Amino acid sequence: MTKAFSALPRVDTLVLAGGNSRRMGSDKALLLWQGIPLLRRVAQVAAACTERVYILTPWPERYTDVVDPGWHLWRESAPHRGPLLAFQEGVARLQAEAIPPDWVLLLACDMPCLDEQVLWEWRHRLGSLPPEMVAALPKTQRGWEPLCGFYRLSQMHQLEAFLQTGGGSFQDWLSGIPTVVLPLWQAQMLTNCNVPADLEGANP
Ligand SMILES: Nc1nc2c(ncn2[C@@H]2O[C@H](COP(=O)(O)OP(=O)(O)OP(=O)(O)O)[C@@H](O)[C@H]2O)c(=O)[nH]1
Ligand SMILES: [Mg+2]
Repeated sequence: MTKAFSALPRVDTLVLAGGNSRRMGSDKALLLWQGIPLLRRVAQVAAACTERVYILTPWPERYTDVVDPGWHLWRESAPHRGPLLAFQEGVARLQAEAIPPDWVLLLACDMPCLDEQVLWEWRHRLGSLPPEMVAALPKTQRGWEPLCGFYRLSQMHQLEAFLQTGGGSFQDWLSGIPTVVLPLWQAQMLTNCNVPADLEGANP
């Protein structure tokens, strides 16, 4: 797909790759899906529909062989804090970039069925959202899908405020902020691989 970004809000991707893969039993970022390491698969899709790709992980040296030269591997300041605090760190680092994005696409590293066309379609919706809208995410029966959606960088003081009051989960935070639901045509796209059987059953 041709990139035609100029008229759209700027979007960079943050991929979280610092989980323990406890249920999987080995680092799932490196597990092969259709011959491609999961982390690479996710970053490839992201690179096709956002300006820049950042991967946040406490162990970047593990992934140097699976990332493209144009992607950025960021070393996380502390391991094992969970996705919300990892996101907070990623947001702070994006805000400190020379050209911060308008929106962050936040992705887990274990989602092989991500659909570039869907992400692209979602991205096109961002420009018409009211300025107070903080996040744009798909929602399922399980609730918000926080690791497959968009967050407005200029509103991330609302994450700081939530964390300062002792909040700790994405679902709790999202229940208190303006978030728009993104349409999900195929729930399969959100498949994330937590145990070995998930990887075997994941089809595009
Ligand atoms: N950078 C970073 N990413 C994290 C952290 N905790 C979880 N993640 C990522 O968040 C996403 C969703 O996490 P899970 O699917 O629960 O993965 P996990 O924590 O490795 O799996 P389990 O150990 O089995 O719970 C994955 O992409 C993880 O790599 C963290 O502390 N730092
Ligand atoms: Mg998962």
